[in-house]
Amino acid sequence: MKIALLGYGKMGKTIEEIAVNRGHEIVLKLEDDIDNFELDKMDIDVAIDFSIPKAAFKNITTCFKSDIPVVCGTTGWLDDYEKAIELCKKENSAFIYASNFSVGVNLFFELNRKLAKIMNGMSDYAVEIEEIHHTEKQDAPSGTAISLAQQIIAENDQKNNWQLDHAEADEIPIKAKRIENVPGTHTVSYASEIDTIEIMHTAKSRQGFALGAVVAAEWIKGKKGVFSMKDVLSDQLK
Ligand SMILES: NC(=O)C1=CN([C@@H]2O[C@H](COP(=O)(O)OP(=O)(O)OC[C@H]3O[C@@H](n4cnc5c(N)ncnc54)[C@H](O)[C@@H]3O)[C@@H](O)[C@H]2O)C=CC1
Ligand SMILES: O=C(O)C1=N[C@H](C(=O)O)C[C@H](O)C1
Repeated sequence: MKIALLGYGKMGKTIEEIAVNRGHEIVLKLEDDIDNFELDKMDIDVAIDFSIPKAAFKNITTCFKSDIPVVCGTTGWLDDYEKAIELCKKENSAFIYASNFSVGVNLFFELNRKLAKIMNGMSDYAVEIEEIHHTEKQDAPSGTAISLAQQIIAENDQKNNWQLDHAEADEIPIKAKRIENVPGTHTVSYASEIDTIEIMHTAKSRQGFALGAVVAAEWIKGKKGVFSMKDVLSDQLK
């Protein structure tokens, strides 16, 4: 498969290593404005975007216009997500966004949903999310923490929003910490006066995120439509 890497930083480089090991070819490594490239004239099967929040929407929609399927892991651009979906459908292209491509985090999401269902109505327990990432991260809270909050909100009758740091009674507080070299740690806790129930996912490296993105790229090639990691992992997440 011929892959365009939109963003060639920490994730782009890790994806390259895994993709090449799986027999794919990297035909573009983008580090600046996508307008400088004539995608129509290039032979690209799938684009994988791990760039920066400011660039993601333009990168993604430029690919849709050239009928190139996109796997996007960039976080911090979701105010434009619905517009991107509309454009994908209009151009009859293909798209997967995931706040986190690792299989482990997608299993953790399932656990989070189940725990949220159990804890709904347990008014003695206060829910909180904490995320820890490296100091170069541009956005806070992390996309994964936002996904965790949305999954809890879908199950919890008392919560209808999330807030960075200090939250109102109907909101879930998300604490974001930045510590050098941490690839990504997420904790969901329910604390009462008596005890605390906690679930945690700790990434030991970027390998899981990158492998998941390459597997998603292999999966989406030749498809049309808007998909999620749940579709890609449907066999594992039954
Ligand atoms: N969904 C997931 O599983 C994961 C998502 N991420 C997200 O992926 C993104 C990238 O993360 P890292 O690689 O750690 O960041 P990074 O800062 O190491 O790399 C970003 C790269 O984007 C490049 N860039 C700047 N402007 C660009 C443009 N207009 N078009 C294309 N590229 C451009 C920069 O030169 C840089 O090389 C972040 O938003 C991060 O939150 C990171 C890890 C996992
Ligand atoms: O910026 C990162 O590094 C990561 N970003 C993603 C997020 O915002 O959730 C996923 C992962 O935790 C690493």
